[in-house]
Formats: sequence, structure tokens, C-alpha cells
Amino acid sequence: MSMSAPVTPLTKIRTTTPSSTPRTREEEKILVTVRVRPLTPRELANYDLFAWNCTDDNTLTSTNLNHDRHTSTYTFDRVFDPSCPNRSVYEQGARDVALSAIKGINSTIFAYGQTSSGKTYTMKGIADNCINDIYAHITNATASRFVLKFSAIEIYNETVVDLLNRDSGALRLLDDPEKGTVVEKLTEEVVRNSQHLRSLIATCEDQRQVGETSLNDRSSRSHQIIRLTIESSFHDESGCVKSLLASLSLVDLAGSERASQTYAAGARLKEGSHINRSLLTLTNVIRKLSGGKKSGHIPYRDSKLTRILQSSLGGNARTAIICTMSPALSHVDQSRNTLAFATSAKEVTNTARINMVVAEKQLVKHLQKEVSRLKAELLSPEPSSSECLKSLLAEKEQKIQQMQREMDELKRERDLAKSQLQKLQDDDRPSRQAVKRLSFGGENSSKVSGSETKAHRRRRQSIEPCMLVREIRKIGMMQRQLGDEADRTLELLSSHRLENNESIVRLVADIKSMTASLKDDLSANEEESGSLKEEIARLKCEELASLEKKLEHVQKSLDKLVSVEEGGVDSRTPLKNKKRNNSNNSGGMPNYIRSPCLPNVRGTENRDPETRNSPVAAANEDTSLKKATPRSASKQPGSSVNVKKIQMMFKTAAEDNIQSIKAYVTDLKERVAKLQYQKQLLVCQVLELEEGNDERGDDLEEQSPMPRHLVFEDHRNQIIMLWHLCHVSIIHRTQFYMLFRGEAADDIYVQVELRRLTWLEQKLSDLGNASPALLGDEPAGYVTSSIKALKQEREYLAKRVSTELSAEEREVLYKKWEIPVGGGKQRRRLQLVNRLWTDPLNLSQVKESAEIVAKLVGFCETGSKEMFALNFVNPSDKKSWMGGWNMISNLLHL
Ligand SMILES: Nc1ncnc2c1ncn2[C@@H]1O[C@H](COP(=O)(O)OP(=O)(O)OP(=O)(O)O)[C@@H](O)[C@H]1O
Repeated sequence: MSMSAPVTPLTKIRTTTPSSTPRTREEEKILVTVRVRPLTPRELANYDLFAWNCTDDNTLTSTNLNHDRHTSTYTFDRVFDPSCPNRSVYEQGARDVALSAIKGINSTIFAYGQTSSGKTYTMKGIADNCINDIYAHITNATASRFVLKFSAIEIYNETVVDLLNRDSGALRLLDDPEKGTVVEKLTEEVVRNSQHLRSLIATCEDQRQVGETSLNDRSSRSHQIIRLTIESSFHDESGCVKSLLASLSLVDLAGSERASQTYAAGARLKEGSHINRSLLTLTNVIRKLSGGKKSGHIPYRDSKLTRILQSSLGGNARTAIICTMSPALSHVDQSRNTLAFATSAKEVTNTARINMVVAEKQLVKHLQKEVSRLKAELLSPEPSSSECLKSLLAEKEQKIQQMQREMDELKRERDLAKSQLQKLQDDDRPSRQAVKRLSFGGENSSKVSGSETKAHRRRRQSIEPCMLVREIRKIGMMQRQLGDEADRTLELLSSHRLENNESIVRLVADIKSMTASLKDDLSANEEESGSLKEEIARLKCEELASLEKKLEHVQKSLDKLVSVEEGGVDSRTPLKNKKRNNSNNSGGMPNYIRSPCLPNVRGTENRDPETRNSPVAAANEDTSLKKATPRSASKQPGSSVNVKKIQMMFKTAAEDNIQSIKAYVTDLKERVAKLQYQKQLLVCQVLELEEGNDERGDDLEEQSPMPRHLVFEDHRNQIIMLWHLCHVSIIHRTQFYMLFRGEAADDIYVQVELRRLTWLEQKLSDLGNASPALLGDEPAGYVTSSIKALKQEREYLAKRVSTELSAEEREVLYKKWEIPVGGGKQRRRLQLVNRLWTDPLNLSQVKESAEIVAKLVGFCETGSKEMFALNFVNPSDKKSWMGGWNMISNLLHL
């Protein structure tokens, strides 16, 4: 048995028109209605307020009690106010679509909305009314013979279960070339009458996974799909027996707010994650389809729900979606999410056709007739057919000409891009250009408005890859700088007789691992971007060769250090360096090596690196050392006093060195993580641009009928969900959330972040985390390490609660976030931080979390957006941001 929407085998299908149905194959948009339920007793007890007005049959307006920036008005095929009974909802929001199944057209009705919004209540009403109408039709249509079959599944934790036979365990999905996705070994029961059908539905309800939540005593925790296959046979006018075969699917989705529970414990966490993932995929599928494209990649395969519903979403079916929502002010954010989903769904087009099975004999006869007609046509082509060919030819001709024109335009654009690239390469101010490129979403994009012409937009897009390549070169340069600094470290190491060789070995290992990670990064980039290949190959040759050389030096230095005899001071080189650099050294700090990323304490940031970073430059202010110049030491090899003095000097200097080298290596690591992050951003951008004009369809602003602020909100909500799913650093989330508020200039950053996270999320899925087969498995290693990093970040933030917040502020927060009294101060601080950023669907919680984290890390909204692109910003509290960068780099090592 299978659970695919009935599709007549291609060999048997004839899309002819039965008398009752005027057209056989037609495109139509999904019917989208919104139902607002009454306030529940719970909401009434909490004195919750009505946040929405059903202005008329099609319009819903927010009362804007929150005084948001935008008063929202939404229009749909139908809006049902709280007083609307189930019968009316069925008649105006489902009946027409549902009864298509009797006429051989697959149909799907599904309810979407947050938990406790009334999905199950609505779908029960729909099912009841459907059964009545279907059996009324069967009773009246005496000329036809009907066979009804019933099957039902639930998708729980990405596992498909047969609700008529739970014992069969997890069912597999199979891809059938004719029928599409089918559920293997699914029980299908022939329905005897309406009572039998009702009892089957009741059995499934009993079998379904439900549980009590804070909002709903009987909350459905799985997606349920009930499918009724209807086959009707009748005699047509010529007496032939014909059969129509179609299915009616009734889908009750799990509520879209589970994330609030996912942090409860292991099983719940897994459940919430699976529900979120499948609903996110459903949203993505709808969003992509709403762009009007069916040919591009639609991620149906990313979840079982969308695989099973594939034919209902943009395929051979008529579909009605009833979006349910609570009217309460306390749920306004979730309701907005639902309405954004409904707005996208309105734009999705299906192409339903009648699935007709013709008796085989008739089919053979018909085919024979058709063959003879075609034969006759071939032998004596009618003028009409040659006319037809001519017009076809003319049409093709026109298309070729149009393509030619487009090619010319593209060539022109390419030349323009080349010349611009040339100009940019000639320009000798690389760092300023980098910032300029980064702000192409900033200054320039403020001019980029809806009125921007397509040609201009395309031209802009064709230039960006060049700029990105240039950007990567810049990163390459920075990597080389890192290499140089490491070289200088080596110089220092080789010139001193450090007693603690173990420390050096550790430091060298650190540098080695950095080099390896750079190597990985480069090769990963190479795989991912076709057009970047050249650039990456170049980077690889130049940088890896030098890094490898550097490593050799490290080894040699070490060998040298180990082999040199005790007391045999060969201080020529360092002392030379010392002399050369004493003039630059104004302090007595052990600041031998200075990272360009460290604050420019002494104003040496832009000096010649030769003089700025010389190893012994800032050794100390010991005047005796000043006197004991290297030259004098080397000129008096017999002077044991001098040699001892120098030995002493190096001993102390060596200890100090270890500390400063450690700090330096940490700093290098942080910078490498930043570079990796930034490179990844670039690769995402380049990949996007290279995907070419096909993917331009994804540009929602261009295609979506939604207003800009809704597109922004939709994207931001997706980003928030993806942060959650990918366990991204909460400091990173906070900074991004606070900086990008929906201005035109933010679009590019938002899109890049969305692409990057989608890529990450995809990667996580691909690597098996989302695999339904993993039910009960441990999460893969990378997820564990991400979660660990997040935990460390939370611990770090918890420590800052006492330093960054006053006692009064803390108490207010504890009360607001319901942190229980007792258990110690430290524990309460951690409990508070552990609640931040935990519910991606609760937007007011997200906002408050961001505000709290921002306060803890001392982040202010006027921060620089460029740090999300390529600008090296020195956060005021560097340490506090390290967790974030390291976290991101962990993720990007996937
Ligand atoms: N239109 C309505 N009129 C009256 N009561 C309603 C209506 N819609 C829902 N309710 C009531 O609201 C509560 C929650 O409804 P329901 O269980 O259908 O929500 P749900 O969206 O299916 O929730 P979940 O996703 O948690 O399963 C129920 O007690 C139900 O009776």
C-alpha cells in the first residue's frame, strides 16, 4: 500500500473532460484563509487583549496596541472572525477544494498556525463536514460506483508512523517515478460507510501523539495526514467505463512554537528541533514557490512533511490552507509569523488535473485511432499544420533574436566589469577600497530602491564577484601579515635561549594548527567556488608555500635551541636587533611582539613592520642592558661578567616572552577565526552571484508582493530560527540583531547572513543530524562541540551579570524571567543567561534576550555594521567577543 496522491499510470491516463468538470488541467493559486479563534479561558483569565480586527471578509488589521512601527493590514481569500462556526469555515475555506477529489482531482486541506491556535479544532470541523458532503454526493450519484480507501500517518520526530497500525514501526518513504513519494507498507482500509469512516478517524485521533503544554492541555505534537482515496467509475456517453481516481488529504500540522519547550530535556529538545526543522522547510518551500518558480531548486526533500506534501505544494492538486491564530496580544508575534506564511502561500500556484483511468480496451481503440490520424496527417500535411509550423518557427526565431540581444548586453556588462576590475587593481589604496566594497549594501544600497532598473541591478551584480575576488586577495594579504608576524616570533625564538622548550613546542604546535586550518580553509573554498578556483590556487601557492616555509623555520629553530650547548651564548643577532630597536622602545613592558589587532597603545600601528615588530624592541628599560650593547658583548668574548649579565637578561626576558607569545598566539587565533568567517561570507556571496540569473528568482524584493518591511521581518525570523538550529553564538546573534533593523542598507547583510546560515543548516542536515533514521542517536560531534561552545559562552556571560548589572537590575530581570529564589547567586545568574535566546519563535523574548546580552558585553547599537563584512573592528572588550568568533569558526570548520 502506498500513500501517494493518486496518479493514474501514464500509460492509462487520459485527461478528458467529464461533463461535470469544465477544464482538465488548470493553474490556480492556493486558497488561503485565516481563522481567528476566540480568546481561550486561559487568555481571558490573564486579562489578555484582542490584538486583531477582522475589518471585513478579507481583511485583518492589527490594533497596534504595541505601538509598532507598522500597523499591519493583511488580505486573504477569506478571513474568519472568532464568531465564525466550523460549518462556515468549511463552506468558504475548504468545500470546493475538498470535493474536487470526487471529480478526480487530488485535493489537500491543511491547517497551519502556532500551538493552541485552533488547528485541530478546525480540522475536525472540516473532516466532519467533508464526510457529510462526500456521502451525500455518493447517495445522489446513482450512476457512479464509488470505492473509498482510508489511510493515515503521523510524522513524529521525522519518523513516519502508520496510525492504523502503530506496530509496523517507522515507515520508509520511496520515490516512485510515476506516483512520486509513497509511504511503504502503509495500511489502506476500504471504507464501508460514513460511520466506518468516522470511527477510523477517531481511531487515528486516539493514536496520535499528544501532550500537555503550558498553552494547550491536549497539544498535538506531530503532523497528522489523513488520506481518503476516492475512485469513481461511470459510463460515458459512448458507454465506455471510465474511472476517476483522486485523493483528499486532511493535514493537521504540529504547532509552530515548540522551541519554547525544546530546552526542557533530551527527548523534548529533539522533538522541538524536528518540528522546527520541518516547519522551516515547509516555510522555505512555500517561500520559494511563492516567487513563481517551479523549475529552480525547491527543497522538498529537506523534510518528510514536504516530501509527502510535494504534489499539494505546486503540483498536481488543489490546495486550501487555513491559517489559524489566536487574537491575543500576548501571541501577536507568533500570529505575525503565521500571517507572513499565509501571505507567501497566497502566491503559490498549483496545476491540478483530472486523473482518469480509461478501461484498457477503450484505451487501445483510442490509441489506434490516434495512430491512424497521425499517419494520415503525415502523408498529406494539411495547410493548417504547415501554418502552425511556420508560426512556431517565427516564434523560435524571435526567441533566438531576443537571446542574441541578451548575450550582447551581457558581453557589454562583462567588458564593463573587466575595465572596472582593471581600474580597481590599478588603484593603490586597497584598504579603503575594501571598506568601500563592504558598504555597497550601505551607502549605495540606500539608493537602491524599488525603482532601480533591472539592468542596473544586473550590472551591479556582475561587478560584485570581481570586488569579492579583490576582497579575498585582501584577506590573503592579511594572512601573509599573520605569517610575517609568526616569522618574527620565530626570529625571537631562535635568537633567545629559552629554557622552557616545552612552551615553545606548544606555541609552535599552535602556529602549526593555525596553518593547517588556513590550509583547510583554502581547500574548502576551492571546492566550493568555481570562479574562485584561480584565486584560491594563487593564494594556496603563495601563502601555503610561505607558511610551510615558516613551519620549517620553526622546526629548525627548535632543533637549534635544543642542540645549542648551555652557556654558549651567541647573542649577535638578537643584540643587533635590540640595538636597532631600542630607539623605538619607550616602555618597560614585555611587549616584544605586537599583534596588529591589539589596541594601538603606543601609536605604532602604521609604522614599518621591520621597526615596529622587532623582537627585542620593547624588552625593558634596564639601563645596564642599554649599556651592555650587543656589539660590546660580542667584542669582549672573554668578559664573563657581560656574558652572565646577558644570560640573566635573556632568562628574565624569556619568561616574559612566554607570556607575551601566549597572548600573541591567542590573538592570532582570534584573527584567523575572523578571517575564516569573513572568507566564508565572501564565498557565500560569490556562490550566490555565480548561481547566476536563475537564482535571481530568490530575490524576494524583486518578486515578492510583500512590502519591504515584511520581507525583512520574514528574513530576520528565518535567521533567528537558523541561529537557533545551528547553535550560533548568542553574542553574534545579539550583535547582528541590534545592528540590522530593516533599513534598506541592511538588506545585503541580512541576505548574506541568511545564505550563510542556510548553508550551515543544510550542512548539518546533510551530515546526518536531521536524518530521521537517527532517532535515539547521539548528535554528531560538531553539534556537540557547538553546543559546548555555546555553553561556555553562557558561562562567561553569567559571570558578567554581576559586574555589568546593578543589584536592582538583576532583581528586575530575575523576576521577569521567573528565576526562582534560592540555589545561590551564581546559579541564578546562570539560570538567567541560560534562558536567553532559547525561543526563536517568541520575538519579544528574542528582543529582550538581545538587549540583555548587549548590556552584558557592552555592545551599543551604534556599533559598526562593517564587522559583519570585512572590516577589522577592535571591539571595546575584545575578550568578550572571542567566544563569538571562535564559535563561528568552529561552525565553519564543518
Ligand atoms: N474557533 C474556535 N472556537 C472555540 N474554541 C476554539 C476555537 N479554536 C480553538 N478553540 C479551542 O482552543 C483550544 C486549542 O485548540 P486546538 O487544540 O485546536 O489548537 P491547536 O492549534 O491544534 O494546538 P496544538 O498545535 O498545540 O495541537 C481548544 O480548547 C479548542 O477547543
